[in-house]
Amino acid sequence: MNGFGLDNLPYGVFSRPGGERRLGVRLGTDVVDLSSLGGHLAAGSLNPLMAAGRAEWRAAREAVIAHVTAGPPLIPLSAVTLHLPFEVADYTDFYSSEQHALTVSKILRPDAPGLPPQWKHLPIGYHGRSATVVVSGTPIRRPSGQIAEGVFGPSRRLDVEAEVGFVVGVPGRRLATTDFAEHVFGLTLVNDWSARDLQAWEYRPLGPFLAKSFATSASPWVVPLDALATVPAVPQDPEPLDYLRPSGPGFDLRLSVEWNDTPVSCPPFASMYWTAAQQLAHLTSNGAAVRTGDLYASGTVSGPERDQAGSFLELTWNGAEQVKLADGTRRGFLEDGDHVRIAGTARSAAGTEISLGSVSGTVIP
Ligand SMILES: O=C(O)/C=C/C(=O)CC(=O)CC(=O)O
Ligand SMILES: [Ca+2]
Ligand SMILES: [Mg+2]
Repeated sequence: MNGFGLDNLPYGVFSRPGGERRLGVRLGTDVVDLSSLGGHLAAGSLNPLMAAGRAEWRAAREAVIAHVTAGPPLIPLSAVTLHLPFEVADYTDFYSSEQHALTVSKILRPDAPGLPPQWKHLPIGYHGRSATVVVSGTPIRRPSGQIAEGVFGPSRRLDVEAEVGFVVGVPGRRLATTDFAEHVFGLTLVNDWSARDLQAWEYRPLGPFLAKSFATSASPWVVPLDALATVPAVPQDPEPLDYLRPSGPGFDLRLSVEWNDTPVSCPPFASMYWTAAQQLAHLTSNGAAVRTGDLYASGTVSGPERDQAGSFLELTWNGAEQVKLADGTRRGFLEDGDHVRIAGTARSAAGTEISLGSVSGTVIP
């Protein structure tokens, strides 16, 4: 079942030529149409189910498992178009991989490397642009922008960021870390495309603005949290403030990044410092609201080894150490026509290995 068996069943939204959007789950290389199950499962988007709350999520998953077990018609993936499975409300991006933050500081700020002083006290993040979150497969047009004083033009340092996105179901504010599983419906793979030259020129002191808002790709599959095993989170020192405790669960997810079909890295999500529960608690700690369809991404997932880098900035040390691809060509940053695919696997609640699907995109001029 290539990681898409009964222990997984991620939700997606599909259509057939000329047909309306329908909710489905992925089984192997097929889709199972859920519309005959009625209720929230007959909608053309995940939002109504996500808003309904955890008891409904569990009842829906049981109904889906019974339906899939009964041998429903299977629709080959090749016969459908996959859409973003939910309407993205707000999009937020965190910066919670200690290894990513440390490596990027060495590359971009060699005069003052190291974590910012607040890094271990709060999960740093910024608000992104939901209107340009696109489904996997959408071509990524190279962004233009200011890249230096007096220079406006196409980015020359176009990059990727391999991330995991968490999708909010139930609205709330001032959420505790222990509220996480009541509010977050599931997770999806994210590529936070980043223009490093726009970023370097624009980002101080307010953070990324146009360098990351031109496109953010998401997988067409949302894996419900109920399908996933949890693991202990990374120990934190110093102990965070009360509103960030307990840390909440970690997840044993392993990402892989392919550049023009050449495997270049395997970022380990289990090494993330701040948990998704802490990110949600922090995001709402000032009274800010989250609502159904909010997407918040983990931040670039990078491990300590070069072949665990979640960005090409790290993989190629800002373009200085090019990687050799399978076709013999070398790369520092993305060229027009390049294709990037980020895939993931996870340990399921049943203890098996399941797939998170993939998120891909091709750069166009
Ligand atoms: O450290 C920096 O100057 C820049 C970091 C990033 O661009 C990463 C970012 O967008 C947040 C993340 O994905 O971790
Ligand atoms: Ca990012
Ligand atoms: Mg983005």
